[in-house]
Amino acid sequence: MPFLSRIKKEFGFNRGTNELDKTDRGEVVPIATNRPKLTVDCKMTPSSSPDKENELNCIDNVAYSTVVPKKVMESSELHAEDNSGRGTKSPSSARGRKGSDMKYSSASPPTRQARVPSAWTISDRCFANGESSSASSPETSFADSYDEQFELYTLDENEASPESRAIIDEMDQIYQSLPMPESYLMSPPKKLQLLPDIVLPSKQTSMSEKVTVPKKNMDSSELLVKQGGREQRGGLNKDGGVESSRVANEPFATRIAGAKTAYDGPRRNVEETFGKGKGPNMNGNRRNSSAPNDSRGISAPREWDMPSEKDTSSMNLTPSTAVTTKRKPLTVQREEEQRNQRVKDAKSSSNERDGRRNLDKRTARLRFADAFTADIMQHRQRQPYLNCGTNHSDKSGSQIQDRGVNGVSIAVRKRPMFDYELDRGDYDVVSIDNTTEMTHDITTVHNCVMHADMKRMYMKPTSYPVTAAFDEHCCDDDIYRHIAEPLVIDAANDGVATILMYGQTGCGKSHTMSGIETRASQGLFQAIDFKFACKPQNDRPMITIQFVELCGSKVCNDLLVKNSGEVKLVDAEDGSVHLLNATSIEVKSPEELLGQIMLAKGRRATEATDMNGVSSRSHAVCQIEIKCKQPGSNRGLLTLIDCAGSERSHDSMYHNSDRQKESAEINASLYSLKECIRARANKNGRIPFRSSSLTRILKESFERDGARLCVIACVAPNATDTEHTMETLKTVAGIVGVDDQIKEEKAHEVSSHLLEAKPTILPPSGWDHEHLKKFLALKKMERVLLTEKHDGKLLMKMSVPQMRAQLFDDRDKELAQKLFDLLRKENDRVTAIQRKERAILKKERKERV
Ligand SMILES: Nc1ncnc2c1ncn2[C@@H]1O[C@H](COP(=O)(O)OP(=O)(O)OP(=O)(O)O)[C@@H](O)[C@H]1O
Repeated sequence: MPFLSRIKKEFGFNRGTNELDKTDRGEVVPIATNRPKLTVDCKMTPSSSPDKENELNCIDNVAYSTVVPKKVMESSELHAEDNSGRGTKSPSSARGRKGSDMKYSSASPPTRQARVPSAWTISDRCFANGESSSASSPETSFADSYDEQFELYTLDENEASPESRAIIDEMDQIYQSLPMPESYLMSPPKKLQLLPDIVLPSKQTSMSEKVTVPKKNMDSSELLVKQGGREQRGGLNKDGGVESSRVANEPFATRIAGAKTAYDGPRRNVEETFGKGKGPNMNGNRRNSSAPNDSRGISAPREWDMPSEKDTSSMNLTPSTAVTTKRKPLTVQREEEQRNQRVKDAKSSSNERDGRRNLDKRTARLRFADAFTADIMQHRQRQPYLNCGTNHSDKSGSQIQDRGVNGVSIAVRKRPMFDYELDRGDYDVVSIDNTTEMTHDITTVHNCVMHADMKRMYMKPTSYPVTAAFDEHCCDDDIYRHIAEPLVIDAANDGVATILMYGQTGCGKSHTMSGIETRASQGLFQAIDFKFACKPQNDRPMITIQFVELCGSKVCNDLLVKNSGEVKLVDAEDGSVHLLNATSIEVKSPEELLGQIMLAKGRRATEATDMNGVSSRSHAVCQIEIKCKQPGSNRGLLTLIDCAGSERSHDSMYHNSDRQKESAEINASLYSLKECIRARANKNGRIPFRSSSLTRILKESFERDGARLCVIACVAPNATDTEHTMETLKTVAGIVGVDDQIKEEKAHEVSSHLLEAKPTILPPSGWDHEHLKKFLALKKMERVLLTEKHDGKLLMKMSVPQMRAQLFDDRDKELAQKLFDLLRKENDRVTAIQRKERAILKKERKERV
């Protein structure tokens, strides 16, 4: 049998023989075994002698040739995938001795220069490259010259003939006798680096489990041992999988274990494995030599082709290769995971019938919305004046402010539900009762909670007392008339008045403040006009405005003038705190005042958050000073503060670190504000106003006698924000020291049969006698003569003359007409609400189905 055919049969060549044939040089037969650690590079001398002799020649030459462990053979191995038709060459030429014969033999171990490629490291390769530069043309990169040296072929060890085994054994012996290259031993970096944990996105690497590169620097063997006790040398076999170059107890592994090869980060590892800038293109294919190269014609790993999904499905990457995937920051990964989980939870809600899935409470609230809303409706049915929309229309403004404690009052404004909230199945869990004749109003939050079994539900209503509460039907006029107007009049009369918006982001602080600003501009000038109506024009006070924003804990920016310098807070001699460098503009008309306010607000720092597209990320402080010209008179001061929205950890969960820091600072300043107002309201000694810039600015408001301060807490009604609403209400109740009056009602079970509960608010025709009596008392219709038989249904059937005759002893026509109208109006209101609720329920049910 001809020699080449014999080799082919013996060593199981499945390719490459063509190249051998083609080259017809008859000099190099590269042979690899499927013990991938051994790559035998044979050199044969052309001979016409019998096959046996040829084979012996081959063995002889192999003995002089090289054993190439997988580590240094990856790239060349990959080249084997490329049937480019290039011939194989002697490994010796890789070291710049192209065409020369072997320089060392088993009898004489190689010198440093004659080191076998099996022991080559990066530096050896570079060394070889350097050497080769003298012999090869400068254009010939190391990569190219090296790649051309080897073609690898696999041989099944079990199929190998005794001769083949002899070759392998001999190669092993040669291999073991070779010295460890100095450069290899010296390879650990002098300086150890801490590495970040690397979690590989499974999509890109198709690894079944995450590979985490420990932060600690490890030597490579340590790292490899960690990965299942086998040495993983980071190479890709022709199938794209990782080839284990040698089991741990094999000679090379022993050497590696001894060598202190530091694992200097995945990139370094890749570079050490394949040569700087060299590496597989992840498809297991030979790198295209025309690929972009660095100065030595070697492309950096980041330039390697990324595997297609199909290719990666069978790929098992080690950390060294996996590093080539671009890693997202951990915060971003976490964000994505949490978001995906929430989306998944929401989506799966319709699929899971038994409800035994662990859900976060917000998701659970939406999922069991029908049952919860039915329960809340029942509650409201028992107390028909909740959210009824009177909003103190029967009271004068000062009546509400007089309820305050030591000049501090707390108002709550509930905003309406937004369409997008209704669309996602959210519902109203805040009930306002502002009809009582008590010194405070009640805001009830219906906390919808799941039992631990995630099947049963319970409701835990909590009631918060506040100076005044306004439901979703209130308008800006109501707020101004009852809350702001008395304070504006106070300021016009040389008092110090402060209105402060507080609450969760996106709950309507800026909206409410805008309404107040518009009306206050008018109101202030009206009050001054009124005060100085009979006085000479020259006596009129000078009205100036300053508008600054407080960002974070220290920064204070002027908003009236663009790009003016930073504003400093300085203590003035009279004890007040002045805004140094802040522009002060005199205004002479309400329009001018409002114009300046609008201008300044336009320059305020806002940012889009999950809760609000234009969330204010600073406290806006507008100070309107009323300076009287008469000597000895106090200055009047109206301060309008729109605080930045407070955020709970959930809201800031998706923020970057800057935003989280900013949120923390906002919350800290709001906390110190609360402490100061609380101290002012309770008159309990020192007011810690120095704890933040916000409280420093408000020093006069805290300390001046007769100063009045009103905190308007804005709350969102939706179930998703229950915790935040409760937190806001608890805080404001604490400010005026009524937090001990917060009433947590006993929790009660919510049964699913409530799903079919009737709409809650009853029209007058459904009222019983008691209900009717309460209504008439509320509307101040005490003169109506009611007997036990009178109920809503009966009254709704009466005409005005009948009412005159039956319900009023003096047959008062006006009152009878008023009662008639009131009942019709209430009927219209309730039917409108019922219609709306029915539409919402219908929509929600439809969506759930
Ligand atoms: N009572 C209300 N009636 C109608 N719309 C309202 C009401 N309150 C708030 N909104 C709307 O809600 C959105 C958010 O309100 P706003 O910007 O006032 O919230 P915010 O509390 O100031 O938020 P942030 O603290 O993030 O600045 C706005 O589009 C606003 O018009």
